[in-house]
Amino acid sequence: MSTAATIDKISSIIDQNKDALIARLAEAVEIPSVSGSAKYRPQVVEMAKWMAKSLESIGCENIQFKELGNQKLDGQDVGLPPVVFADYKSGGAGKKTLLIYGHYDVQPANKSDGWNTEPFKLVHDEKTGRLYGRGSTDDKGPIIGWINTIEAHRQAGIELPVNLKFCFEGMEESGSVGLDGLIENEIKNGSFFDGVDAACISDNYWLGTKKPCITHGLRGIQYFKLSISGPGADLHSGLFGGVVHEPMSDLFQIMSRLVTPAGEILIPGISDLVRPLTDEEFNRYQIMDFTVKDMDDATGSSTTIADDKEKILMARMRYPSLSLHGIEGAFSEAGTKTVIPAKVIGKFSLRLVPDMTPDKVVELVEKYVQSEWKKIGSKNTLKLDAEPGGKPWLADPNHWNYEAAIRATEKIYGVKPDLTREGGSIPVALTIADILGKNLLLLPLGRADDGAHSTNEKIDILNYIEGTKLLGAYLHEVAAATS
Ligand SMILES: NCC(=O)N[C@@H](Cc1c[nH]cn1)C(=O)O
Ligand SMILES: [Zn+2]
Ligand SMILES: [Zn+2]
Repeated sequence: MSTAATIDKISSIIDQNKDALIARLAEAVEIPSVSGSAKYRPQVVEMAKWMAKSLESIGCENIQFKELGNQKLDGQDVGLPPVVFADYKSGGAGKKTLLIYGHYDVQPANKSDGWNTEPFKLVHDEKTGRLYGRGSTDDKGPIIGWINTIEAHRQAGIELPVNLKFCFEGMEESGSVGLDGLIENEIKNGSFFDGVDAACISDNYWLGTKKPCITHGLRGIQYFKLSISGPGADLHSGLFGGVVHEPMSDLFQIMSRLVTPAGEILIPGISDLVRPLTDEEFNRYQIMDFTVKDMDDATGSSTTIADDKEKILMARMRYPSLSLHGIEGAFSEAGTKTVIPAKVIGKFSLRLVPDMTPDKVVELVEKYVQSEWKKIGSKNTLKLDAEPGGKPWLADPNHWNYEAAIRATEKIYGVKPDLTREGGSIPVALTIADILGKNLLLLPLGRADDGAHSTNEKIDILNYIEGTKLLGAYLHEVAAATS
């Protein structure tokens, strides 16, 4: 059978399976595998077991739970969720082997954050054809896409044209703790990753809502927790306001000196680390199929700092950013409690681009925060903690891996995909590319307006189903491009 006919056959089975594939995603969304909170750790482990069972049901072998030890979280000593390894061995000699990475953990979600539906229940909106639920697009939908496509191959009696090695982690949303060490150890001891020819990750989004893309770069991340404490307990502001240095006022001072409302990072030395822009790179932003409206649709507002396409794209893809995320310990409920919080922890992170490294960024941020703290002259105590960082990643798209993904996208969606860089971070990307030394490709399923990490996260049924077909088509195009 020709590659095109095979892809058509698999695609029609995926269409027939649609309801069952939605039910499979619903099962996964119901497990609240939130990695960032100790209270949900048992559910993250339950999700690892769900993944293992699903991989077994489609014929995967050598399924292993790789334990990573413990971590301190929310003041408790908790076990890290296992990394799930599995092989899908396809018969026949000379086939390429692809490493597929994804994550089965999710960001936190509470209905009270502003969700219209229960976040851990997949809700099918018949009118819009959307599936709402935490993890639907980040990253449960995409990783289940791999399971769906293998199942369709087995039902069609068509052998997979490549071998697959799966690596699914449960800590991606919390800094991928332990994963780099595990991969390095595996490589040193020569086992699971032997024979990998290239890698693919499906864990990012189209630039807009209509046109698919293929991604060859990611920003890195360095997350900080800045704690300021003073009074022995929360105080009455009527009795102690104006009397003591207030941790929250101190924190606001420091946080407001990190970044301007126009997004300019105020930490000296950061911009010197950014690789200069070339004419050739600028041209890539000019030809990207993208409008300011696409960004407005994705944010649900007209709040972009820049008003032209290239500046918006570069802000997302090739420049660093600093975001303020929240304050632990601050009064945040309804009402007018007149408290002076005794201890507050400000959370902020920087997205890193070539040639920034987490170590250098930590050094610059520490130096700057300490010097600003001295200027404030508070008697409170400041402590700055840096979380494990993730480096940026940039790949050469002139490779059969990209050629195959472009062809597969053309087959399924009928358009040539844009070649993009993503503003988000997947800490393991650089490890796969550098330590494994293999070409890595990002093949997104979801759209820009999916609301990953946000309230009302969704995946369109079209993206889930066509995306499942795309993953299958990609495997066949890899075989065609390398034979
Ligand atoms: N889909 C990838 C993703 O969302 N990655 C996270 C990674 C992260 C979260 N906290 C620390 N790293 C991201 O925010 O980019
Ligand atoms: Zn993700
Ligand atoms: Zn995420």
